[in-house]
Amino acid sequence: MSIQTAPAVELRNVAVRFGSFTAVAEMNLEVKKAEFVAVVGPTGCGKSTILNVVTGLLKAAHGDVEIFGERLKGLNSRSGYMLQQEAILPWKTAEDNVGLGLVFQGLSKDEARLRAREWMAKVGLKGFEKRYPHQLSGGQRKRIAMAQTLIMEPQIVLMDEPFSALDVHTRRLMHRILLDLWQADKRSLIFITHDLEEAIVLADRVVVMSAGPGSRMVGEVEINLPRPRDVSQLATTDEFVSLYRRIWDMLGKEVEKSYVNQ
Ligand SMILES: Nc1ncnc2c1ncn2[C@@H]1O[C@H](COP(=O)(O)OP(=O)(O)OP(=O)(O)O)[C@@H](O)[C@H]1O
Repeated sequence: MSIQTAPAVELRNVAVRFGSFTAVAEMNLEVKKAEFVAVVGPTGCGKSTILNVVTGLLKAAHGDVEIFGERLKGLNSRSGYMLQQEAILPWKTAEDNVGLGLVFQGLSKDEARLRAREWMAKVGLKGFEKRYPHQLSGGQRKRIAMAQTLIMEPQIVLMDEPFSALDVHTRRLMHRILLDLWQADKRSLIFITHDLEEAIVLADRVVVMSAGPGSRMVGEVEINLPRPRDVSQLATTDEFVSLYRRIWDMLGKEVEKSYVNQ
């Protein structure tokens, strides 16, 4: 398969072990170019572990990890990672936090600042460039973290429960901002969440993982809801409810198992 047509990410029969503990036994996952995939699963099933495999931070004990058709060796330079806890430096202004990765890459501070200002506007934070993190709300800090990841223009964006700490209204706002940015400049995106509603609202496809240990993919459902999506209305539609039921049918069983295992 050529690099043009190969999936952005392909995991085949991937297992991950920590010593004698098999966290993930047999994971399959394919993410196409420009596709938005959400991964859901019970707590501790290995969702973050899978993202770490895609970044190259963790090595699979067996199985294949391919990025745009090439076997991943070492760190994945095409991926950008946004974590649940923001990597924001308290002594730097918002714009300098956003431009941090560019400075590490060798851009001058002034050039990085210029680019950072463009990204601050894209995430709706024009006018907040000189604020320090403690002068921003939780939602605004998330927008900084999102700009910090996207300014690097990774071909594969990895998000690990990025909005889980936010209240429901701010979360919805973040969904809108994320979908607008993704729609404008489609990149491959893997989004980890516990929240099935969030997964359906955002993604093209929802992948369900089984309860751990030894987890695997138990199913996937295409989310054929039209785009652009109205995140405030979507969850009340019949189509949404029917997708929710279908996925919960698989996920609910795994969540039950994880309670028993704990
Ligand atoms: N570095 C590590 N050493 C040992 N065990 C680990 C390590 N990292 C993760 N694990 C274990 O691997 C399993 C999967 O962890 P992981 O964090 O990937 O789950 P998760 O699905 O992301 O969990 P959550 O939904 O609670 O965030 C868990 O049982 C966890 O305790």
